[in-house]
Amino acid sequence: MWCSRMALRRIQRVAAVPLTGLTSGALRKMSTLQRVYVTRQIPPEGLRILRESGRVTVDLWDSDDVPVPREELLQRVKGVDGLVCVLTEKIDAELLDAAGPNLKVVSTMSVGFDHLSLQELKKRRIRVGYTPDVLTDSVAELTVALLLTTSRRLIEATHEAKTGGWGTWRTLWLCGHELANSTVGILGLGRIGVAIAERLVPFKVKKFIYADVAPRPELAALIGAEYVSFDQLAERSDFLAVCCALTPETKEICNKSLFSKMKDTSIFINTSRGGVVNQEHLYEALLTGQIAGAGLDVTVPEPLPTDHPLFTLKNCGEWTDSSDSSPQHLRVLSLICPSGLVLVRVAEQERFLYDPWSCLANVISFWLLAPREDQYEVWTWGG
Ligand SMILES: O=C(O)[C@H](O)CO
Repeated sequence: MWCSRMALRRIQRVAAVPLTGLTSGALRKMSTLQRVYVTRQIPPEGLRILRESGRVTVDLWDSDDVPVPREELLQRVKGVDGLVCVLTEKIDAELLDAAGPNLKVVSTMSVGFDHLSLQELKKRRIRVGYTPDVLTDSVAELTVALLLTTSRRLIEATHEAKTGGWGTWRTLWLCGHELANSTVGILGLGRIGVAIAERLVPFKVKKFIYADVAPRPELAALIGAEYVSFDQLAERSDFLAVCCALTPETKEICNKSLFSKMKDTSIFINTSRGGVVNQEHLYEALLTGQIAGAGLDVTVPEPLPTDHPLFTLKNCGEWTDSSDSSPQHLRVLSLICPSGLVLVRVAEQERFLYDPWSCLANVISFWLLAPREDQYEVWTWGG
């Protein structure tokens, strides 16, 4: 995901604070310019602010394609006053020791800060800047995109179309699950979770539920979400979006225990950090059909090796079970009868969304038992 200009401005501000915040007396006393190391080729307007401040010298790892190697980083940070980093750099005790006592501020151009050892930074009284908020819309959009891609099996369908797998129209082939009337669960309700839910409302989601370390009533009220236990979240969600930060408490919180409680029709989406998921357990859950599919924006490591087992699954990004229901198809069933082709549209029957066979049985029983006309619409065609 890309940081916006706003993110850049914010990080520039944060990085500049300890420098510009000095009194003029203190500045006069400075015998040398403060040194800042930037670990990635950040957009030029950010660098310009630092360079044109006249107060710092900037040393830059001048690449966006290759992260600065650890050994190089440990050398480069020696004696710096400020460090601008991104999420590929682990800012831990080793690095802070290598930097030494001059280091006063670390700014990371990221929303997540799990790569920073906050305890070590606090111990050394080093100020920290990060860029919350700036990716909220992007991540929410991406989550919805992943959710629809996975539940609607778009990648698998594209593959089939390209490789000749699309033989003929089949009743339930590549059918997905729809958001309408579903329960969407959010693990970790914050700005991003709310933004996701706001975007899903027009899809007619029936219920939003969330689990977190504690209820978040103000945020929950914005989307009418119900606070539930972690277990209930697993059991009730048709779609489960993981939005929590990676902390020691959330590390691999999505594991066998969670997946085993989820419905076999449910879709798992992770746009937070790969570390919140036990990938082996996820792989098993997908392989065995314990859950229907997973859409992953984040993994451990990133990128995943191309021969990683998750890439062998069709339902990671899409799913394989072609016996699942498609509400669009099931709402309009075709029955051949002597008088021609009859289309029967069953009136609002939410239950049908998830159970194709009861839907079929009900349509037939409607037909045979001549139910009230307001329960269905009939078009006859032919003689
Ligand atoms: O933490 C962040 O800023 C994002 O994950 C970057 O992609």
